[in-house]
Amino acid sequence: MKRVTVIGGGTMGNGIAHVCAQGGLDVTLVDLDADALERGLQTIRKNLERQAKKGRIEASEVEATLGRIRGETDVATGVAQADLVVEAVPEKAELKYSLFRTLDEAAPESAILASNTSSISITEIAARTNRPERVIGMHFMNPVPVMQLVEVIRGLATSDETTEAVMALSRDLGKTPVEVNDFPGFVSNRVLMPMINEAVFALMEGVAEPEAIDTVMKLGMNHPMGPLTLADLIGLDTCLNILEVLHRELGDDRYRPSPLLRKYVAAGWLGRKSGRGFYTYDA
Ligand SMILES: CC(=O)CC(=O)SCCNC(=O)CCNC(=O)[C@H](O)C(C)(C)COP(=O)(O)OP(=O)(O)OC[C@H]1O[C@@H](n2cnc3c(N)ncnc32)[C@H](O)[C@@H]1OP(=O)(O)O
Ligand SMILES: NC(=O)C1=CN([C@@H]2O[C@H](COP(=O)(O)OP(=O)(O)OC[C@H]3O[C@@H](n4cnc5c(N)ncnc54)[C@H](OP(=O)(O)O)[C@@H]3O)[C@@H](O)[C@H]2O)C=CC1
Repeated sequence: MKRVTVIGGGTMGNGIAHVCAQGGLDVTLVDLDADALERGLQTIRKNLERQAKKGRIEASEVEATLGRIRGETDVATGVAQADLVVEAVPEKAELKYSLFRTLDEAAPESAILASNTSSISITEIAARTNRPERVIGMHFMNPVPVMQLVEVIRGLATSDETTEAVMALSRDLGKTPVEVNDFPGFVSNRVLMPMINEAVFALMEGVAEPEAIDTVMKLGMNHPMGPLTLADLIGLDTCLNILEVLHRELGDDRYRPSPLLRKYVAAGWLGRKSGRGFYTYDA
């Protein structure tokens, strides 16, 4: 695999492009919005410079890595030469279904189409294409350059060859892939999101202030960051979308999203990416 196209230059897409380019692949980063694309490319530069400043990579690697990434605002053009496409657009099922129809038409027949979805069924996404055996979940964790895990999700029709290719690539990128079956929220968000949601309920019910909730989980459970800080890192819109998938698909009230989470999203308080969530952030 040599050429990877990442669709979506947001929180996850720029991180996926970053690690793929660092792994020596030729990367095309696609975002329909030229400003969003530029922000994504700038974030990659900032994160590479931080890695160089900390001595994690050679200074010369910054420009060399950036040189392997080109930006594109047209999806069909961006995927025309791809061996692998990794989709990282917002967590909305209809958006992903329609995008995968386009990818199926525009990408080479042999290309693997992967989704970075947090919770949406890979089987359902694959069913929108004529190549369900080459559709798979390749779920990176945030922040992508730092986190070890890639959750690899097999849809019902995903072939062994596709799974093996994505597991091998994840290892080549220095990650540890774990294979799981297709089920709402897979393993990661089936377990993580109820904890985050419960923290938001605790805040809503006045059990404690955000800082206290986070400190309890950090110092009491040794989590690297508290659940509300983590929700701000993930994006509150993304958290809400994932909880809605869990609630709808598993049909159990324990996954109902907190009304306070809904209110924050409605207000545009999306966490770090919008400058305000449970906490406030510099631009
Ligand atoms: C929603 C989904 O579908 C799935 C998900 O992704 S859920 C979210 C999963 N992620 C988590 O749970 C993250 C939990 N938090 C953490 O692990 C840590 O708090 C953290 C790694 C994010 C930050 O760690 P920290 O010690 O608090 O901060 P900091 O010292 O600034 O960063 C640690 C290292 O990461 C690096 N880093 C942080 N963000 C980075 C980024 N975006 N790019 C590159 N490097 C980054 C820092 O440079 C630092 O590097 P060194 O160890 O080489 O010095
Ligand atoms: N945030 C996280 O911690 C994690 C998220 N994920 C998953 O990754 C995916 C992306 O999430 P995240 O990066 O947080 O989302 P963001 O909202 O940060 O980024 C999404 C990007 O996709 C762009 N976009 C929207 N529609 C299209 C399109 N049709 N074609 C190309 N680009 C498009 C958006 O542009 P614009 O802003 O202009 O609409 C935006 O730049 C989701 O499925 C999410 O569940 C997985 C792991 C962790």
